[in-house]
Amino acid sequence: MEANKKFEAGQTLTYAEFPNQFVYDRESRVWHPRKRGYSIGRLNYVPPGTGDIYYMRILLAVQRGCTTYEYIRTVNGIIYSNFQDACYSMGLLCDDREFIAAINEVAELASGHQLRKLFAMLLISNSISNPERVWNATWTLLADGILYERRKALKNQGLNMTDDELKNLCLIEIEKILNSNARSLRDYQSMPYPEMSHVRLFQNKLIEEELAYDTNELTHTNLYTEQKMTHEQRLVFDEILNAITITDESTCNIKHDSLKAELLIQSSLIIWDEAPMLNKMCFEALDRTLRDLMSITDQHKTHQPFGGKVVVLGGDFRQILPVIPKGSRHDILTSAINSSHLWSFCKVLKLHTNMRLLMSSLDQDESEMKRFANWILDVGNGNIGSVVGDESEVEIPNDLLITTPDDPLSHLVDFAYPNLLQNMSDYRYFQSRAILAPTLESVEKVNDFVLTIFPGMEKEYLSSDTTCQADENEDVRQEWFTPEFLNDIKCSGLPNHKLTLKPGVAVMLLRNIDQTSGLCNGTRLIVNDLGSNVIGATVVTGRNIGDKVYIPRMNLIPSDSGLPFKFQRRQFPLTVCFAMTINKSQGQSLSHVGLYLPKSVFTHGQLYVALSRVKSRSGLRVLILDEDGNPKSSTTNVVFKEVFNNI
Ligand SMILES: Nc1ncnc2c1ncn2[C@@H]1O[C@H](COP(=O)(O)OP(=O)(O)OP(=O)(O)O)[C@@H](O)[C@H]1O
Repeated sequence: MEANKKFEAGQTLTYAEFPNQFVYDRESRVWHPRKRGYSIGRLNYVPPGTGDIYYMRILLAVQRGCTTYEYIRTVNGIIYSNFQDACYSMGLLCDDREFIAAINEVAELASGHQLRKLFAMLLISNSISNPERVWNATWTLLADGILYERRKALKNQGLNMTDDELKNLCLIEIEKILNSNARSLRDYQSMPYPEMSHVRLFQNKLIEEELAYDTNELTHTNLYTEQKMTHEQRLVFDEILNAITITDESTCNIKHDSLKAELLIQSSLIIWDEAPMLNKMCFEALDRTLRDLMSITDQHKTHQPFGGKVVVLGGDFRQILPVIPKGSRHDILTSAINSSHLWSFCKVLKLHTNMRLLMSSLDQDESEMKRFANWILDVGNGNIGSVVGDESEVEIPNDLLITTPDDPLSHLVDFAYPNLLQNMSDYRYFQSRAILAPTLESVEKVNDFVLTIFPGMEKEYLSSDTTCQADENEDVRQEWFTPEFLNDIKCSGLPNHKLTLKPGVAVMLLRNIDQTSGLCNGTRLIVNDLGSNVIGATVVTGRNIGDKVYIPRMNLIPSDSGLPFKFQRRQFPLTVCFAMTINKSQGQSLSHVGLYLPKSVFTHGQLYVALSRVKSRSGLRVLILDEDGNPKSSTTNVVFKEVFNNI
């Protein structure tokens, strides 16, 4: 701390970084700027439960240029009276207080309905350790608007309610939101369950929603899309419809103890898109579940694949196959759906026309479009380039390339997001544009780059990372997991420890948080409010475009971090998404795609998926870099051809 007062260089360093640039002179017992050599700083392990020293250690890992103990506990100009409070204000602790604060923060901006959704989101993500305490502290806010709605519904402006009545109605509203996400207040032991007797009894909300068709609108859409169907699409459509036989049982209200089971039992058709991307075990699990469930209604169904349901598996085997961490080609191929014992029951129906290109080519040269579509197919089939094993080197046509040697990444960004600053307030602008890259590292590089050119004040959100006590592995010791170690963990589907945002930036949800409100893994949003405990954002993709939502921090446990222990990160389930991984883009149709390849793709189908997201050739640009960072014109394509053998 004394050296930080004396030397300017120390003011940008954390406690652990300090020995990188300073050396300790034992004789004079002072630190001097380092002239040569390198040393790694390390903070000793301090177990939680040691009190203030534990919190001070957490702060020392992030606070820079500390000159006094007081400085260590100063955050955003506020001097906290103890290290624990300073940690909490930086988001470095997991504590239910932040959820109470989040609900209070949103109460200033949003309706009671939005607050109840926020509370349900927190319950669904299992982020609150004591839900009842949060409920007791916030129920008056959560019940906002309920009395008003009730007075309106009963046409009685003089209506009054006791606190218990209000609480009951508020809990019923929360229960409805939970039910539509296949959850219930009964799943949270400490939470009170509402008295339902005097309100219309709940049906299964999942089934209600599935059956809540707007018949007029559907008839209209159906007529319109049926007319537009190609001959091939019509054959597939008829085949599927003819396979569905609706029986009496399928409409019976079969009692079972779970809402999802009931929905499955009653459904006639299950459509599972992007099927080749999932591990065959997912389908085998569904098969077993359906056989088991359907045998309740008919014993014979236990012997039928998927319990006799019609299951449509959509997908393209040229696209990305299951992701098996550190898996070999053999592991990937044997985990694909066409290696499953269920595959022999499947009937393959093929569609050959690239409708994505065809539909927007009406005002373009048709032969040019067909040439482009065939080139993409050749990439997908692994039929072009100099093939060596699974890999080939594919030459990208010149007009699709970014070749400018000077700052090529900014040219790619300009192509995908032209006039970004003028368009940033138009959320439709972000809907069908993306930069795609093969790895998280390259995606992060592009996002950081775009964030720096984006105007506005940055706000940094730090996560609180802990190991999961319940999953302790005897072979690993707690003291290995210093906060810095946990903070450094980066893995797919998990937000980083440090999330930097600005108002107006495009972000993507990394979790399903409320599927009925269209808040799913992959939904894109534009950030509006950067609060202390919540982030307000507008939905820009999916069926809830334009909706304003409030997102709290959540406890996120990566299912596959590749680490021999489980850990939990409490962070906003968001990532900046001007750029996204190619894997994440599968299934999307985009008008402008910038493909960034500082390193080549590494697995089957990635190049094909990236090239086939566009609606027109003119909507695609590719930037391939050599080892020295200079643009080049060819790149690696990976195709595991055996996957096509039995389709
Ligand atoms: N018959 C049709 N008439 C008009 N547009 C169509 C027709 N069929 C498909 N499209 C359009 O083509 C685009 C691609 O369709 P869709 O996303 O269903 O393809 P997909 O096979 O799932 O693609 P992928 O798996 O590569 O993501 C969409 O914009 C869709 O609206």
